Amino acid sequence: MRVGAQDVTWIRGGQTVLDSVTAEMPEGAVTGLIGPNGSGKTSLLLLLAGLHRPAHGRVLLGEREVATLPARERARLVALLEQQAATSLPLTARQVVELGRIPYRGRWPGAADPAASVVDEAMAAAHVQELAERGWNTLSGGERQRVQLARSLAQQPSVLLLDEPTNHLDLGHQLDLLRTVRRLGVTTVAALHDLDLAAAYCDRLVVLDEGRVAASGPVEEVLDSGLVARVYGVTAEVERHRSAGRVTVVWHR
Ligand SMILES: Nc1ncnc2c1ncn2[C@@H]1O[C@H](COP(=O)(O)OP(=O)(O)OP(=O)(O)O)[C@@H](O)[C@H]1O
Repeated sequence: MRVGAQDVTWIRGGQTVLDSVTAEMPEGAVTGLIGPNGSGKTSLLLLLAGLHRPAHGRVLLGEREVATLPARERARLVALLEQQAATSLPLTARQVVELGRIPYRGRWPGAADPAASVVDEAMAAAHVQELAERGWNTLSGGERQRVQLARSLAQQPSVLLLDEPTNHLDLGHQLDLLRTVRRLGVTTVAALHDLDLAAAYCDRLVVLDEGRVAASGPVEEVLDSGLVARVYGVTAEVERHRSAGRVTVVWHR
C-alpha cells in the first residue's frame, strides 16, 4: 500500500512544524526520512499514522485519506514503532508483542485471536524469542527496541512506520533490524539519523529541513555532498563505495 503526503502543513504550539510537505512513499519500498534534529521527521510519521490531522493537505494510505479511516481499520493497516516506548509496563516481553494483535481480537473479552501464532513468528523475526518471559522493565534499551519491532510485526501492517528504529542497537543488531524490515517487503517509512544506514537499506529518501522537503527521490539521486552541506552544515564526501557497492558518507571535521 502506498503512502502519500500531499501539501501537508501541521502547526504545534503556534509553530509551523511541517510546511507544505509533499512526499510519495511507494508500495513495497523502504523510504528513509532524514534531516536534522527538529526538522519534522517524528511529526510527519505521526501524521502518516493518522494520529494527528494536518491543518492543511492530505495524508493518503492507498487511495484513502488516513484521517477518515476507523481507528480499528487504521490499526490493522499501519504500525508505528515510536522513538521512546513506555518504560513502566508490568508486562512480559511476549505480552508486549501480543499488544500488536489487539486490532484483530474479537470485540468481546476473551475472544480468541485466530492468528495467535503470528506472535511467535514476529518474535522470531525480531530475534527476541529468548526474551519472551522477561519482564519488560528488566530489558535493556536495545532489547526493548527489538521487542517493540516484534510488536509492530505482530500487527501484520500494510505500512510500517519506524521512528529511529536503530536507536540503542549495537551495529550487528542495527544491520539485522534493517535487513529484517527490507525482507518483509512491506511499505516502510523509517526516520534515520545514520546516513550510511539510510543509504544502504533505503530505496528512497525524503529529506526534511525546518519542516520542508529539501529533497526526495532514489537514494543515489538525493544523497550527495551538496545536500549534506546544505542540510546538516557538514563537509562530507559522498561516494559509491567500490567493494561495499553502496553510497557511503565520509565526513570531515
Ligand atoms: N507539541 C509540540 N508543541 C510545540 N512544538 C512541537 C511540538 N511537537 C513538536 N514540536 C516541534 O516541532 C519540530 C519538529 O519536531 P520533530 O520531533 O518532528 O522533529 P524530528 O525531526 O523528529 O527531531 P529529532 O531528530 O530531534 O527527533 C521541533 O522544533 C519541535 O520542537
